[in-house]
Amino acid sequence: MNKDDIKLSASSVNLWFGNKQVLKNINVSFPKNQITALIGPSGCGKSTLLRCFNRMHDLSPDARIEGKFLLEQQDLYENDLSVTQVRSRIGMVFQKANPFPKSIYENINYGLKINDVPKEKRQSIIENALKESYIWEEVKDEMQKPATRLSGGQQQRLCIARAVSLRPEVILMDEPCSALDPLSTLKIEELIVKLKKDYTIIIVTHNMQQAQRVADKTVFMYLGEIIEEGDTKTLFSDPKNDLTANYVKGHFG
Ligand SMILES: Nc1ncnc2c1ncn2[C@@H]1O[C@H](COP(=O)(O)OP(=O)(O)OP(=O)(O)O)[C@@H](O)[C@H]1O
Repeated sequence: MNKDDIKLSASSVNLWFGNKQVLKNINVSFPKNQITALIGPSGCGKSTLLRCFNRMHDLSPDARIEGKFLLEQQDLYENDLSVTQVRSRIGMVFQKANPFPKSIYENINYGLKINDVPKEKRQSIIENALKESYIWEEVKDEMQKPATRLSGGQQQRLCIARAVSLRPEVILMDEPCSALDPLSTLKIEELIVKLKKDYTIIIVTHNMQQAQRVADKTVFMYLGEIIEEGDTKTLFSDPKNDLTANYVKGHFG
């Protein structure tokens, strides 16, 4: 891959929780404006790897990380770079939608406020983020309603709107549809595909169909290592490694 096409990368990464090594010599890069799926059986380290990119392990006293994480040329673990600076460029959406127990409006306004976005600019940013996340039509007349009263799928789209309102460059998604029904899942998938025009997206998923529907690139992990990676179609139709073949055919999980 041409260097200019790489948005995010990890090199020579090892990670331990206490004595247990959870990531082993990870070398991987994520292409700009593409969707990359991280797949692999439960416990193989997908979420742990994803979380490294926005420094979610900083507060885990038993986590020890070696290696380098780059956002283009920026070292994400550089001493004078704050977690807030990292997270303003790398947003995250979690497995379970986690709206604040506040109004729909305030869910997005809050992040803008603490990031010093001037008040007069916020209304249009909020509206655009909700439009971009395909939820505006459903909530525009009830912006003061508590976000927790929305359906699960709507809450997840609101959380995506909250992430995009801060204009990150990368969005990390940790099984964003696992708590949703098939229809809401399809809506989120449609949204993810639309968002790649403006963002680089990494998605952890257990759903093989989902990886094939949305991802340009797929990375297969097993027991803390990357076993195989490549173009999604090729990885699913012509895997090079027997472990990958058995996993994508559903022989274990
Ligand atoms: N904070 C932590 N402290 C100690 N061990 C942890 C911590 N977080 C994760 N682990 C362990 O690290 C290993 C990898 O977990 P991780 O959540 O990254 O796997 P995963 O591939 O995302 O799994 P799943 O698909 O089930 O979500 C597991 O054995 C898990 O128990």
